[in-house]
Amino acid sequence: MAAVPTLARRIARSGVRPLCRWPLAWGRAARQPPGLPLAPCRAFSNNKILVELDESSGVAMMKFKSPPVNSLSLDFLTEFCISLEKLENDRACRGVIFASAVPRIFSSGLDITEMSGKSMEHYAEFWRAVQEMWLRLYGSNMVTIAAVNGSSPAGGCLVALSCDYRIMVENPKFSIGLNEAQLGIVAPFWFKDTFVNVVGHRIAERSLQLGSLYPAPEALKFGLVDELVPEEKLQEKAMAVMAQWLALPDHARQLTKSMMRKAVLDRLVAHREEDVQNFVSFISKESIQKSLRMYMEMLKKKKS
Ligand SMILES: CCCCCCCCC/C=C/C(=O)SCCNC(=O)CCNC(=O)[C@H](O)C(C)(C)COP(=O)(O)OP(=O)(O)OC[C@H]1O[C@@H](n2cnc3c(N)ncnc32)[C@H](O)[C@@H]1OP(=O)(O)O
Repeated sequence: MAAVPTLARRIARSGVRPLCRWPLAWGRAARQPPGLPLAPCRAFSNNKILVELDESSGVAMMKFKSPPVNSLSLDFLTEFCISLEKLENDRACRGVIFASAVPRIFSSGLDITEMSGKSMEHYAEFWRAVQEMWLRLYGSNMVTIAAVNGSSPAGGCLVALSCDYRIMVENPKFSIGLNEAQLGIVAPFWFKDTFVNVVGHRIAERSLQLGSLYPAPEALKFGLVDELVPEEKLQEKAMAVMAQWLALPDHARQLTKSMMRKAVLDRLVAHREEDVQNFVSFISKESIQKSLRMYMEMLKKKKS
């Protein structure tokens, strides 16, 4: 197989704009005593992701801005990993809230066009980036909260499941779940493990086999999300939950998180290359390619 660019090389090439000082855009006014100078807020953005770090609280907001549906393309995944790594290495940052800047969609999951009609090398590179995103997010030392302000199927649901806490907008039109089976594909073992760790084996087994997508109120009932709030309260609620989690000493929380997640993370790390090869041989099968093409056509027809 031809050499593929490593994530490090992609990061070097990506041209993330340098850190710059920005006026604060969210959440501070209520906490800042009048008359005091604002503590610095640092922001950085690349094409598909916007990050603002409020140094006074140690909380960053990461917003997905890849219209029309925030699909997790190779570029998106690369930018996501770069942004998360920057925050992870920044001592001023202790927690991250993930939300979408695209109305009604949190993320539509893996970009299907990256898995269809491409070379084996491309599939391998794409899958390594998906693995990387999950390893970094699920294994993050920071407190991670998903503020799910729209629909979140498949890989979008994985992003939310990989966080420490999920708050979703109470709109029943927004749905969430691992619907891979509906596309004729299979969620890999580490998607499944992450799902089981949130909702338990029985619900995960049934939901994965049926490829179920759940409207927000149903998702709440079995703990796929932790809370529902009206859209206008989402940010405030996410900040309040974050403050609660950050009230604990970092080291105790981090060691506990690592204890709970280590076995699942280690399993992928130990079988990473095998998982890439499984993905490549599965996704390049003509029958699977046909299912994906049909699914994309179905999405287009739904519009007309
Ligand atoms: C052994 C181990 C083996 C391992 C085996 C392999 C494991 C793989 C695991 C896979 C994980 C995944 O995440 S697979 C991805 C699953 N994702 C989904 O099923 C979501 C599909 N999308 C939707 O349901 C909807 O688009 C939704 C997100 C709700 C938004 O609906 P809307 O009406 O607002 O918008 P639409 O008109 O549908 O979409 C707008 C445009 O975006 C496109 N689009 C939508 N979702 C897209 C997507 N995920 N990737 C690319 N493009 C997408 C549509 O085709 C449209 O394109 P134009 O017509 O050109 O404008």
